[in-house]
Amino acid sequence: MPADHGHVHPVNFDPTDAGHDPHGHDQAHAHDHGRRAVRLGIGGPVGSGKTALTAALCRALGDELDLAVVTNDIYTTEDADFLRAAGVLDTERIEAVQTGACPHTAIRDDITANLDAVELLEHRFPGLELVIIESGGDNLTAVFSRGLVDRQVFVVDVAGGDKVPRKGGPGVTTADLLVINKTDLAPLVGADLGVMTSDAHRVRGGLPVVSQSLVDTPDAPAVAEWVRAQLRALAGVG
Ligand SMILES: Nc1nc2c(ncn2[C@@H]2O[C@H](COP(=O)(O)OP(=O)(O)OP(=O)(O)O)[C@@H](O)[C@H]2O)c(=O)[nH]1
Repeated sequence: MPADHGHVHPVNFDPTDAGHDPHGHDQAHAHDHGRRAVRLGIGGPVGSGKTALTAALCRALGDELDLAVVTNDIYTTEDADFLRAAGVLDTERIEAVQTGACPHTAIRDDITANLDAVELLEHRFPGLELVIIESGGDNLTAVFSRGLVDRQVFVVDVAGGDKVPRKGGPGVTTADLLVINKTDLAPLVGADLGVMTSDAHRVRGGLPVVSQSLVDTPDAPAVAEWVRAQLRALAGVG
């Protein structure tokens, strides 16, 4: 990963402030070279299925899109290693960021390492169309900076209990897509999927919700279709 990408990072900048862009990664800059890849964040609590969903999207979209992945883990490259071992993408299309602290620090507070990883992938694959940035597992308050991603998915899982959507938090309420994962486990943990779904719709004010099981549908077809629609929308098509 390049240590220096040609400019100085001011101290104490606020990456969530869209008007303040110390990285020069705003839309205008990003399109200086004509186009850049769409950046899709996948966040959510520990173990909810973020890596499994990332793998599923690679399988579903890898043949139709020029695709790469950035993973975030605190002290390891575990998620990147898993994706490489699963063979869902060529290994050079997967980059790992080690956050060294709670994952939200690297996806929301100081996004430099993630931007560097995305830039590296864009440089390596000039035709890149989509970069999936998977956060490490965090809590319900962890969301991506809008300076890092164009769209974000928040993954919660049924095993966390059917009260999770009702508890809200910015991931559940504001993510562009909420995924309620592991629906196959509902009978085993006594979770009421109807309650989860209706609570989710209630707190999200019309934003979309997908319920899925990656055991039953390993290629996450509903999420893949949503991603295709986002790419069309961001490209101004359809
Ligand atoms: N039964 C069931 N298990 C699932 C499903 N999706 C993922 N899992 C399993 O749940 C476990 C955790 O999945 P991961 O994809 O590693 O979760 P994660 O959110 O990336 O985890 P962290 O990165 O540690 O936060 C793994 O054993 C997956 O195989 C699902 O839909 N149903």
